[in-house]
Amino acid sequence: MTLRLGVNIDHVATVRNARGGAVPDPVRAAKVAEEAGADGITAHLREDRRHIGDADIEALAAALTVPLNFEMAATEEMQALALRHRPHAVCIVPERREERTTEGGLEVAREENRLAHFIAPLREAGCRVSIFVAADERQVEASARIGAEVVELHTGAYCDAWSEGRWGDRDAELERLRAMAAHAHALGLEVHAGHGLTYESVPPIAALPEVRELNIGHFLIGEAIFRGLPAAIAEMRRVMDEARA
Ligand SMILES: CC(=O)[C@@H](O)[C@H](O)COP(=O)(O)O
Ligand SMILES: NCC(=O)COP(=O)(O)O
Repeated sequence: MTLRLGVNIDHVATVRNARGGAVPDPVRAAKVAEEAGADGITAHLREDRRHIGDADIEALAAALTVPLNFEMAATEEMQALALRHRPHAVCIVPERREERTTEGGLEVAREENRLAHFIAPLREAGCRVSIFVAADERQVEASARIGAEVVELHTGAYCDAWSEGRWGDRDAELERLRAMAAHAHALGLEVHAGHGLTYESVPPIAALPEVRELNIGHFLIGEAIFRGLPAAIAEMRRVMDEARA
């Protein structure tokens, strides 16, 4: 089964916002990514608007020919925006204002009732609902129970262990991801993965047979500084395909 690559363009907006102007434009980056072979575009409209802004989501929804995966917190404000734009997919993520990045997966098990009601109108509006979770059986099973179609497994702990050379932790995290990808698939969920992936860390994740999509952003936007965005994406595609073969 083919593995899709979703390119997250949030950090093009981070650079733009450093000066408060209009460049670099995340929509232009998204169009370049489309041409370079991205199967989808991911954008996370944070509540504090630290990178992507409301106008970016509006422009992306109008400009893209590949599916938009709209990442958002489970708030009324975000739900209203998703219902206005009706992106192909909505990925519900946890958010804490003071965090540097998305530090963990969503707490689904303790909030099943609220989240089931929260995602119902999104599903009715035709959005594919995904839940960003840690590789944790309780959270994966709760995601299935609330009616999500997809879980995206948070690969941050695995990638951190890799980049810090903690090989035992890396292998343990990979084992957790492997087991949870299989478990989620057996429950009927489509399995995605992402956060912090690089050319080095992606092959074992791309090789997990149940994983259908990877969402990758920060590393690709950084790598684009050195080799250009199309080449950075093409290399990720190559590494993923090689691991999958
Ligand atoms: C949910 C996720 O993994 C991405 O959307 C990522 O969080 C975006 O980057 P920041 O966490 O740096 O906002
Ligand atoms: N959901 C994960 C994502 O969109 C990309 O995360 P990162 O590669 O920017 O860490």
